[in-house]
Amino acid sequence: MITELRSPPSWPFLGHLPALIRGGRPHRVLEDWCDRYGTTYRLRLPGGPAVVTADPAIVSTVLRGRPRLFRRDPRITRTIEATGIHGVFTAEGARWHADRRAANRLLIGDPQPVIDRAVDRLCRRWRALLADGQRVPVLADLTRLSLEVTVAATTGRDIGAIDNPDGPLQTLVPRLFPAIQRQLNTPFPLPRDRRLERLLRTARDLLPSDDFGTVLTLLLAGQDTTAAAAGWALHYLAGHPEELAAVRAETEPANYARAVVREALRLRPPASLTVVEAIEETWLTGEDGVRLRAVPSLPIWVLLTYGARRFPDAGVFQPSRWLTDRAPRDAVYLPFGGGPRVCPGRDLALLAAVAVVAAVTRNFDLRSDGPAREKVEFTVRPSRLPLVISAR
Ligand code: HEM
Repeated sequence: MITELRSPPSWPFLGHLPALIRGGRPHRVLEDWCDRYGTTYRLRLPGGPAVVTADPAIVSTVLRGRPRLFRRDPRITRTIEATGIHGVFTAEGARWHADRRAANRLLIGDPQPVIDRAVDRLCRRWRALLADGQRVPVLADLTRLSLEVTVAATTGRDIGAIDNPDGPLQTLVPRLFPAIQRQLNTPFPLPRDRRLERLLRTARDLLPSDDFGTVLTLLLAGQDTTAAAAGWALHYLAGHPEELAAVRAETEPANYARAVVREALRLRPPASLTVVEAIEETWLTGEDGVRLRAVPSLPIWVLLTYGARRFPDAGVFQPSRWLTDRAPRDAVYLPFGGGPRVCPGRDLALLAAVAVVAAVTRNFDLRSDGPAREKVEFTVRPSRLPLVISAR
């Protein structure tokens, strides 16, 4: 029974909401509570109760049971669709099957040529900025690189986002997630964002396609996440000269650069949580014997990457761990999710982030300039990436 689950101390009326939004890092709070209250526990929120789980057996049952037995939390779906985006991320049932096939079709080609072109443009732009005595806006440029790559890989169009920061798609996509997050943080409907609606109309004209919703979803889902993965990887390398040297020392294939990206994803997963509910009553059994009655309108917050804490020397940046097979067996570590709704862009994201790491470390020196911070805007990304790039 849900009432038998443990629950962290909470406030009257607002329940756990203040603890979750204070500090702006709810995923870390949820993981800390797993350490203290067990891998399946209960939350009290203004909209009603919710269950949080990182139990490997429950996580696996839920992820494998989508979309047949579990659907995305309707509140999240409604909020995203209210901005005008109807795509594979919010689809369920038969529509999900059709949208997912469309997404897979769009991602079928070999993205390496467009990745190489984009990474080449990035390096040329950074060299020009440095020659001009300017500071490199690392995160903003990685974000535009991810957008440029995803648009080119999925539609064949070259929007030149790296060299043209003010294009309509470059302006639109970064505004969408903050708008969705603002709405998710408030229990009442916010006024319509007319500027966002205008930008969406422009995007529709720019990307004419029967699958517009799915194309836009891919751009949204791919942009911040891939930029964050590449950005954190560079950030960790800046603080670990011996790892930087190991990346530089390797010749093709870029195995070490790939291990660096995977390790950055372990320490700073851009998407560590998915929220679902059962379509009809389903019993879930955890590895520790917890029995949970999942019913419609009970949100289940599935922690995808809690297992990152169970690796040996979990807090240490240690890319070489990915070159051996030392992942602990009980680790739920799914930075790209799992089951039928696993991230369809995972190969593209990894290829792009690895290409960035290999080229940037070859061409530039990296220096860390203070602590980095995370912020949550639907995905988790660096709010500040204090990385100083200089010519080599
Ligand atoms: C490092 C980069 C990325 C990370 C960490 C990431 C992570 C994830 C995760 C955890 C999910 C599953 C969410 C759930 O279970 O509901 C997901 C779904 C999804 N991702 Fe990614 N992603 C990344 C890059 C990309 C890229 C580049 C694209 C597109 C080109 C993309 C498109 C999608 C889509 C469309 C879904 C929804 C799939 C569905 O519901 O069937 N992602 N991603």
